Amino acid sequence: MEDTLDELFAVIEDRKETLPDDSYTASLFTHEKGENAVLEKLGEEATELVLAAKDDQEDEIAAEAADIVYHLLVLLSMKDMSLDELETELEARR
Ligand SMILES: N=c1c2ncn([C@@H]3O[C@H](COP(=O)(O)OP(=O)(O)OP(=O)(O)O)[C@@H](O)[C@H]3O)c2ncn1[C@@H]1O[C@H](COP(=O)(O)O)[C@@H](O)[C@H]1O
Repeated sequence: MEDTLDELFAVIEDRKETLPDDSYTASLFTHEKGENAVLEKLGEEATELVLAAKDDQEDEIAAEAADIVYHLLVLLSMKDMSLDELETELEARR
C-alpha cells in the first residue's frame, strides 16, 4: 500500500510539473476554478462513498475510497505538501 501511494504521488507530482494535455491530473492543476475543482471533487466523492456504504456495495465502496485517496493526494501536491507530512500526522496518533 505504501509503495502504491508513493508511486501514485510521484505520478501526480510529475503531472504537476509537466502538465500533459491528455492528463486528468494536469487538468486539475490548471482548472479555471483553481483549487476549488479538486475540493468539489473531494466533496462529491465523499457523498458517493457514503451512499455506497449505506447500500453495502463493497465494490463501489472500494472505488469511491480510491477516488477520494487519489484526489486527496492531488490536493496535498497542490498545497506543496508531501506524503511524509501525512505519514507524520498519522504516526503521531499511534
Ligand atoms: N487514480 C486516478 C484517478 N482516480 C480517479 N480519477 C479520475 O477522476 C475523475 C472523476 O471521477 P468521477 O467519478 O467524478 O467521474 P466523472 O464524472 O466522469 O468525472 P468528470 O466528468 O468530473 O471528469 C475521472 O475522470 C477519473 O478518471 C483518476 N485519474 C487518474 N488517476 C491516477 O493518476 C494517473 C495519471 O492520470 P492522468 O493524469 O490522467 O495521466 C493514472 O495513471 C492513475 O494512476
